[in-house]
Order: sequence, then C-alpha cells, then structure tokens
Amino acid sequence: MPSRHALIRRPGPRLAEGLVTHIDRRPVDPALALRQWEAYVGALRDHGWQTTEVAPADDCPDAVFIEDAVVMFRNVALLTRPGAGSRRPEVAAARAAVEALGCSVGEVRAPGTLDGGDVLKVGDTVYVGRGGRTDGEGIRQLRSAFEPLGARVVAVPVSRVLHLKSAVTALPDGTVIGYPPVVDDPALFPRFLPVPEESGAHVVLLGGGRLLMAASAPKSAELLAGLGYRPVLVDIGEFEKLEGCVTCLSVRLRELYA
Ligand SMILES: NC(=O)NCCC[C@H](N)C(=O)O
Repeated sequence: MPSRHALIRRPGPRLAEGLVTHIDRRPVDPALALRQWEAYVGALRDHGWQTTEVAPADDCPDAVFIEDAVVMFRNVALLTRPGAGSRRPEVAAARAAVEALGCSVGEVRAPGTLDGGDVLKVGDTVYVGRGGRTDGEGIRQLRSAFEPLGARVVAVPVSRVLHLKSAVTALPDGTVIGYPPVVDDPALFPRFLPVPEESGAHVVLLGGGRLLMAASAPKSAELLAGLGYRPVLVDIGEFEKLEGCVTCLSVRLRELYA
C-alpha cells in the first residue's frame, strides 16, 4: 500500500530575502506567506496526506522550498547539494527527517550540484534538468544513486526558468505538461500537453485524479478539469514572488516501508 507522507518546512523569519533569479524582486508579506503555507499544508492533509515538519533552518531564507533539499526514489532519499551556496545548510535537517522515517539515505557530494526542483519523476523515468542549479556532476551522482534501483535517468536542458519543474510537471497518466515559452524542448517528452499559464504547468498529484495547483492558473485548471481531473487550487502568491511553485513546498514520500 503506497504511503502518503509529505515533508514540509514552515517559512522562516528571513523568507522575504529569498533568492530571485529570473524575475524582478517584489516585497513579500511574511504574515500572508505563513497563512498561504498553512492553507497549502491544509490542502495536503484534507486529501489524506500525513505531514512531517522538517526542523527549521531559520538562517536560510529559502528553506521553506523543501523540495530542493531531498529527492526520493522508492524508499531511498538522495540529499542534494543545492546549486546556490546560501541554500546548502538547508540539507542537514532534511537528513534528520528522512532518517527518522526509515529511508535509505544517500547524498550528492562536492563538486556536484543538484536541486530537487530539477528532478521530475514519471513512473520509473527520472527527468533531470541541467541548468542554473544542477550540473553534470550532480546528474552523474543522481544516476548512480537511482539507476541501480530501476530508474531510467534522462537529462534535459533547462535555460529559461529556475528549475525543470518550474517548466514542466506530469499528469497521473504520465503526460508532461508545460507552458511552451519556458520549455527548452517539448519534443524531449514522449507526450507533451501545452498549458496556457506558466504556473499552470505545476501540479502536485494528490491521488484519485486530484491535482494541487496554484490559484494563479485558472485557465490551466479549467483545461485539466475538462480532461477529467480535479484541480484543487491554493493561493501561493507570496512564494511565487520568490520563484516558488506548488511542487517546491513539499516532498511526497509514496513508498515508505514500515
Ligand atoms: N523547487 C523549486 O521550484 N524551488 C523554488 C526555489 C525558489 C528559491 N527562491 C530559489 O531561488 O532557490
């Protein structure tokens, strides 16, 4: 029986100083961000996900984006070495969390860099984006960690957005969805569906055809509802100001062994 467990980390006191790379900086309202985060966590819980809070890393403004610190394949957790030096101290508490959950744990070592936001799993295929945060050595280490477990690792270029999953994610049937202006090469994916908004490309699979999506993507939500899915919309506007999206606020663990 697949587990439904998600790691989360609450926004810290320095959130407003989070990194911005591809967009202009806009002021972040920390109180509103906390309310949005609580609603996001509430949506996970309402749909049957048990959540574990990773200990704070309050010196790290971007620590709330927990997806970047650890990548799961089956019950193996690969701790990352984030491409931005300011984010590397985020990983220690993620290690403690996955160890406590009984995962087997590996790590990306220097000089490789890898951000979890660059890793998209579609069945046993693991797409990894080579871009601003993840380098060739990080990809090589991801391959050696996951290929022995049956993963097929496919590296793809990412040049127009922060992470691979800022450009594309996948529907439950494996169709990759993306907003074409920010996808380097849609032809790299066997089935690609364009969506009309950049944030409409970001879905978290909640189970049973339900898709957690940003409220900023109503047209994409309508498109996906028309295909028989059930979008669950959450406002994550304060995190979008820091190039965050719905995927990056949690790490879903589906194959924990009790
Ligand atoms: N996986 C993600 O999409 N993470 C978003 C990280 C945003 C953060 N401000 C950063 O630049 O690292």
